[in-house]
Amino acid sequence: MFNIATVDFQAPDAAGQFTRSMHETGFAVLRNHPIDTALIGELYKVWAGFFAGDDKFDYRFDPEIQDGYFPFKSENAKDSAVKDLKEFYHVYPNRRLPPPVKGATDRMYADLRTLGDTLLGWIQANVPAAVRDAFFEPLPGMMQGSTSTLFRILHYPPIGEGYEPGAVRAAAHEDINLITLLVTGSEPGLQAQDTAGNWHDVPCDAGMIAVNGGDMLKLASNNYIPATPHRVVNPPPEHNVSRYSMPMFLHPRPDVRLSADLTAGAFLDQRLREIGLKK
Ligand SMILES: O=C(O)CCC(=O)C(=O)O
Ligand SMILES: [Fe+2]
Repeated sequence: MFNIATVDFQAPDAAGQFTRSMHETGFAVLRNHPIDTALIGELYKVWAGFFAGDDKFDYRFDPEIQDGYFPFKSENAKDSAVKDLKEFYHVYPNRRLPPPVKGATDRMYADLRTLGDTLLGWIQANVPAAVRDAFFEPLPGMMQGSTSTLFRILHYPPIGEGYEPGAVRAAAHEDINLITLLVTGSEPGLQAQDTAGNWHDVPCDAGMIAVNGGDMLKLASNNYIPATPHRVVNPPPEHNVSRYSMPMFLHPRPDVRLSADLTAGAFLDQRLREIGLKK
């Protein structure tokens, strides 16, 4: 049974339910959470304006720092030959942000960071003792002083004429980081894969936050929390509209030890080369 739990953030046993769903499926969905829904709406509005304009080309990404605007078809999933049908912007603390989006984006970054620390604390407290004892440091501690956490604003345009056969909005992939907090997309399309290879829609009612585990947490937890493959499918022809989504990828400090012989920094470097974002 692949059942992604929708967890009421305020429920007394929310931490336990959340951790169980993360263990069993690699995903959990939060409702009744502390992220301001008005702020979510405002972000979609200001970022839609950014992607629709031409100023975005003044913010082209810096290959070393990886901040800024990544034009349409910059990234491919690991082992995928075709580029994803998306454009996106990478937000890091104290890096470039266009003035019209800056206020709302900075606020959301801070709020998601706080929520992320809470969720890592929930996992820390609810995994079996043997898993917890194998962490090189407590999960929330891994985030302390980290400036590596990445907030990505994604725009998937309507599917145009003559796109490459096989190209999808986001091909199947695993996330690299500890956990990802995904403010629900403006449209459906996100799917998660179970261990038998079947795809399941991730619940995405407006205002919900989907959380999934990445490769770093899988490594640190000795596979207790899986890094479940997920993808974003193309829209049906009768509803070919833009989709926006906003994942926050929680990255620890680069010096954090994930396993006896691998730090977070070394691991990230290796993965960025594989997905074509770093030479
Ligand atoms: O757009 C989405 O809903 C998911 C995006 C995603 O999985 C990613 O950017 O890693
Ligand atoms: Fe992802």
